[in-house]
Amino acid sequence: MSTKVLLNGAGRIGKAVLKQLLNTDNVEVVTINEINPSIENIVYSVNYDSTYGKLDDKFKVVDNNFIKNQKSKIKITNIKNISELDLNSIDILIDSSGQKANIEELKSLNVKKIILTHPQKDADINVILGVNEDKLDLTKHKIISTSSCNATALLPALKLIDEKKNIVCGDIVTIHPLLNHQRVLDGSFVQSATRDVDLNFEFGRSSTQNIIPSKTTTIKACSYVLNKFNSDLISSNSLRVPTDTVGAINVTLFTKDISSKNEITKLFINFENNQKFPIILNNFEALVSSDFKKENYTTIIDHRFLEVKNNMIKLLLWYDNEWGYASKVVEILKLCK
Ligand SMILES: NC(=O)c1ccc[n+]([C@@H]2O[C@H](COP(=O)([O-])OP(=O)(O)OC[C@H]3O[C@@H](n4cnc5c(N)ncnc54)[C@H](O)[C@@H]3O)[C@@H](O)[C@H]2O)c1
Repeated sequence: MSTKVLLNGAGRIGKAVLKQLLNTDNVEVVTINEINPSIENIVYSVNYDSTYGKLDDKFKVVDNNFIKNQKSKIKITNIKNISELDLNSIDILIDSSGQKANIEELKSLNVKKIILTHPQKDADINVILGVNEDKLDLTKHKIISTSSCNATALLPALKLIDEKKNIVCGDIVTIHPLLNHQRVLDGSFVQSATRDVDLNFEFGRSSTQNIIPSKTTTIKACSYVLNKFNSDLISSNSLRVPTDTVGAINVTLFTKDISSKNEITKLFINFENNQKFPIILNNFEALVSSDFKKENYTTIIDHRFLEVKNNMIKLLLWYDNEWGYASKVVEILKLCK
């Protein structure tokens, strides 16, 4: 029997998850709930996408509140409050609305599992593949956060190095594409209590004309998964850049034990050769960010820039913050079936 899914919020992440679920066996997206009141606009934005291109099997609106293509028929609802969703017959609710719901309210919902596509300290578990999926206990965990795109990319690499070399401190800089809460041209400041965006004058500046420095919640998100990796151990900041998708993280680590470049290279190659999910990919080619677009691997180690000096290790990681991250949401959903 197929697992029935309700997708709450069809923005950048919701649509990337939807498109991957449409090609996942034994999973049926039954309902999309979206506060966008125009079903025609929802269908249009699913069919056509500036980043990932157009759908071959396009949807159209049928029976007033459904969208249908050759393979799927999905009900569209337009409910603001998550606790008012019709969850009858739904197994898994994916919340990709970016809204921070009350955890107690979520726990009371009549559905088997709730997947949150943002870090959430109070969730039953925050899961990053390659780090703690073995801790997922379907008998106990109902509210499952799939963490953030940055933490999903970073933590598998940190864990791997820490297990062998014992990280004593470090620093990361995320070089992150545009997000929908930024401004196209200069406008008023941006603040979002629901999306972990602190009062921020810089995000009020034109996202296409600037490299915008900001804080990042990456390390906080890592700490919800493995407590050792917190802001006492690793400092962080972010540079928001005018590209549509694919992020990079510049990582500097100091370890207790001294390494050689060869040793660290082998560590990542060995992980790639033995992994269960598409997590680590080793790149040795002269590639640029758009070459990693629509890539499912989410910790792409760029060996051109791997440096090891004494007890310092320097890495450059790549990841598609939308598609790659969404592929992990789908893998975690499959573990929940
Ligand atoms: N974009 C990324 O790179 C990325 C990566 C990983 C995780 N995330 C997280 O995923 C979440 C969504 O991010 P996004 O970039 O897709 O944002 P987005 O703004 O593109 O999409 C959010 C969608 O949710 C809808 N929405 C808002 N409130 C709603 C409500 N109450 N009920 C139903 N729908 C509602 C909006 O209309 C919009 O279509 C955020 O929590 C974000 O932090 C984003």
